[in-house]
Amino acid sequence: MRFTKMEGLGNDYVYLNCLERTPPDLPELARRVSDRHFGVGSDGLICVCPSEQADFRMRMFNADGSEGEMCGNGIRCVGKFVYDKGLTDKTTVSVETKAGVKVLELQLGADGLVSAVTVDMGAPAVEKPRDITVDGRSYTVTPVSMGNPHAVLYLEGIDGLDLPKIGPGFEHHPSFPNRTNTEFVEVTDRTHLRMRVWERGSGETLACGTGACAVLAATASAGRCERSAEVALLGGVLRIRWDEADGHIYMTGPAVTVFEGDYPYGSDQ
Ligand SMILES: N[C@@H](CCC[C@H](N)C(=O)O)C(=O)O
Repeated sequence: MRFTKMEGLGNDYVYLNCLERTPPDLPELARRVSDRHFGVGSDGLICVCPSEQADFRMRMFNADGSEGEMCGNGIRCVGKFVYDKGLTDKTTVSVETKAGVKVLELQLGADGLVSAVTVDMGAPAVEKPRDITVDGRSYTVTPVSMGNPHAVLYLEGIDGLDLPKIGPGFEHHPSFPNRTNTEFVEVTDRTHLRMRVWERGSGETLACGTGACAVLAATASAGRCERSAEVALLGGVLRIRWDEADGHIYMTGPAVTVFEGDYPYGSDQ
């Protein structure tokens, strides 16, 4: 099975061309390839599939095999994957996801390959902040849907947080029946935010595109930042803009191919 390893701000996935053939048991494949010791090593698996509603369809699986509705860093890499491999010659590409059809604007580098992508991430749904208790401590979280679930919370000293210890308590909290991605945020100033993320199904990752959009939406809704800001994650910076006219969030960031390879899979399934 031919695969491409790609990353957006260090949020890395194994990408498969499933336009003609899809391997069996994608959740099991996702668990196997994601393993950083016994597999390729990634935050999950992304399949590029045919679509009846859009140019392509993206299916994304977390490292634990669960299927996510949407992946912001992943969909930028899907744009690079389809353009750089000659699967399309368009620089405006539509991609069907479980959170609806998203439109990508591809930016080309001097080598003629995709270097960065802006994605229309659609309209966020920001809920009222609520208090929840995790491991005996009370936190105020703002639930936000970007098609997938997020819980945004503000803390000083996010660098010192032990996310593997506290993250699972948020992910599996009873107030999030579908589990949740959790963003731990510091507001630097009105146009600069910092965050770390504990992702549903993958644990701490270096970046989360839908998470950065959720953070901007929650923080701007609370009047604590502008509608356009830079969000700094462990793996780098995303530019996020919440358009006043259409209510959609636009995310801009890099997309990088790391390497290609072959993974033995199929005959033992
Ligand atoms: N890293 C992604 C989000 C991946 C899916 C998420 N873990 C979920 O289960 O919702 C991003 O860049 O948005």
